[in-house]
Amino acid sequence: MGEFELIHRYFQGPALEAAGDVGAITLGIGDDAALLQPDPDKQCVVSTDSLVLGTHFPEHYLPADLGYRALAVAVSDLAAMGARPLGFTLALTLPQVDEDWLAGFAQGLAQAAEDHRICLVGGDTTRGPLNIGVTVIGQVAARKVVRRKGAQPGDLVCVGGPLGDGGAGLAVVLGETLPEQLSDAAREYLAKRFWRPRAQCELGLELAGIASAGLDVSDGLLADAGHLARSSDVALHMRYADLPCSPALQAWPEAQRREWMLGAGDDYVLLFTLPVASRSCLDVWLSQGHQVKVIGEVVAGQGVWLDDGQQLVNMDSLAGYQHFKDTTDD
Ligand SMILES: Nc1ncnc2c1ncn2[C@@H]1O[C@H](COP(=O)(O)OP(=O)(O)OP(=O)(O)O)[C@@H](O)[C@H]1O
Ligand SMILES: Cc1ncc(C[n+]2csc(CCOP(=O)(O)O)c2C)c(N)n1
Ligand SMILES: [Mg+2]
Repeated sequence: MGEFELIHRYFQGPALEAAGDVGAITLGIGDDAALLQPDPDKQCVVSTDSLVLGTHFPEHYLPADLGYRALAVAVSDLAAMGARPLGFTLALTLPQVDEDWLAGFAQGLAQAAEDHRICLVGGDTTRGPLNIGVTVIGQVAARKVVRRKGAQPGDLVCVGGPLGDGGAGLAVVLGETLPEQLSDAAREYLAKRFWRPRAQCELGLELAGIASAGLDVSDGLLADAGHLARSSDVALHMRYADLPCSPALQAWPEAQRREWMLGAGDDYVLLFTLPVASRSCLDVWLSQGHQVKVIGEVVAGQGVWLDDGQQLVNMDSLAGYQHFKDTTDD
């Protein structure tokens, strides 16, 4: 099968091309580039993510899960900006044509496209070591965009869901030794949190125009809090006892839970700051089913600080996930 037949067979069709609001897609797959038309009062939001075997996902996987994860983690950056997803492109590099792999991958990708209401508008298919690149395009009103910059002293620091599931999920999908008391249901929940994370788009739309700053937790709570603190030129004080964790995570010892909640990443929940005047929004969002929780406050100063119940500790040296961290410059 050649490149064009492959594209036609697996990536063209309503499951991927009409998975979201097609109104904004003026021209999709088939020309030299796609055309997207945002609403008159909106700006385009663009973000790219790559997935590499061994770096972002383990060797043993189902192609459908990989397709789902590739799109969901990319869409998470649109959610973080308070944007509504419109379209995405897929840059796919494959070592060979494996029809079962492609059918599974396209099916998982289409499921993620449907769940996040986003249409495939184009891409690129090449031969080489497996690599998946997804570029997502969304729209947001300029005055409502949620940026890393904007947090003010006095604002509340909040998260949109449980922390640490990304780290525990990775342990599950890597086949590591698991605690005996971890139930089958909890193991399945964590594997699903890893392979099929749901980007918090609905919450992101609620935060638009209300949150003073925000981002998604991909590198780890402390690392991402550090990005927000630096961009906003403020300090974040967070209380360890207030960090939300899922019932599944409770099966691990406290030290392991703490490590994953603070630093593992792969959680894809939103971390945001909220002016105190908007505190009542939290009740509305909770009533809508969003698992929002206040975990600290923004204060004047710099850095990320954690109140462990006894003292306030500076956590800036805990870097979180960073590519090339262990390499030297030469
Ligand atoms: N090769 C690159 N060229 C230009 N800009 C880049 C490049 N790599 C990253 N960036 C930009 O650097 C900023 C930070 O990127 P980073 O990947 O850390 O953020 P992120 O996308 O939120 O994280 P994640 O990839 O974990 O979702 C973004 O604005 C991103 O577009
Ligand atoms: C096999 C395997 N080992 C480790 C990890 C953890 N991990 C890899 S990249 C990353 C940060 C986000 O990536 P990026 O910044 O590139 O978007 C994290 C938390 C994983 N997912 N799979
Ligand atoms: Mg991000």
